[in-house]
Amino acid sequence: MTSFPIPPYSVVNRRLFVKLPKPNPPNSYSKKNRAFEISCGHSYFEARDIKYRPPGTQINLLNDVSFTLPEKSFGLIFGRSGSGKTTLLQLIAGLTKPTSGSIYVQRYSDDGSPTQPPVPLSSERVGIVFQFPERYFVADNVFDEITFGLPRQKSDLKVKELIARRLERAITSVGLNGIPLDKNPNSLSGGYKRRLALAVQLVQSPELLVLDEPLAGLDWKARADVVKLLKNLKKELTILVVSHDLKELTPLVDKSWRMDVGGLLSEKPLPA
Ligand SMILES: Nc1ncnc2c1ncn2[C@@H]1O[C@H](COP(=O)(O)OP(=O)(O)OP(=O)(O)O)[C@@H](O)[C@H]1O
Repeated sequence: MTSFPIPPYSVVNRRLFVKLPKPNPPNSYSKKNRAFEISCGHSYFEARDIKYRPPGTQINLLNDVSFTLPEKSFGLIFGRSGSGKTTLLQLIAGLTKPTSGSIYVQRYSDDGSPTQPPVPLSSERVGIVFQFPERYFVADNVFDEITFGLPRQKSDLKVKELIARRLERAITSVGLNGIPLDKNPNSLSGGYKRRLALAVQLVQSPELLVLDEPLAGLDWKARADVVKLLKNLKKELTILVVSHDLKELTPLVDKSWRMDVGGLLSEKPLPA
């Protein structure tokens, strides 16, 4: 895990993120330069030539990172510890700005040509689940944990309905039905805590979900459950995972990359 300072998790987790870099001017776009795309519907999220040098340091953690991930597909980034994988996820989620390069959304027509100028990837479209997310639970019951980042004026009927709808959808998609909403999150099993952490993000309706080591610290049963859950979520949204657990995740993976020391990313298909 990275050690550089980020805003308190209670804020980060609810995606009240820092502002994103400005997009390149539309006429600077060229398909030849395309580096990193994630599609959503007919939209593509694209980033290219990302470099990142932490403030006050002399060496780039990430160097010209580029890749493309089609919509509703599952991308996996693996590689040596300390190579910069977590840092890349944080950039994609908008928690910190790249030193150079850009991440944005692009729409393409069926023949592969861009249909409109690219727009910056808004952090509101991205949900991030950190490694060991349960360490950052902030509420003392499941309902408050999931709805923490939703509008607070619960007396408003429309807001109440919105919260109820989103809550039900999030709970259903992670299989938390049957868990009392007044239960303390810390009393859940390891696997259910992970489900809850996913629900916290899903309630915000992200289009891209990024997860850092989603299986870490779980027993075999909970790991299998999370893999199954991710497989289902892939039908609804695009998923990008950083993990060392290649064997268990391989059946889900559509595209994979290896991050090498020096922050260099290259596409590496996994053996079937
Ligand atoms: N602001 C910073 N200043 C100095 N070094 C940093 C900063 N941010 C991250 N690092 C270092 O950069 C390296 C990359 O960290 P990162 O957590 O992204 O790697 P990782 O590939 O995810 O590692 P792991 O697989 O162990 O989680 C680490 O050695 C980390 O300590």
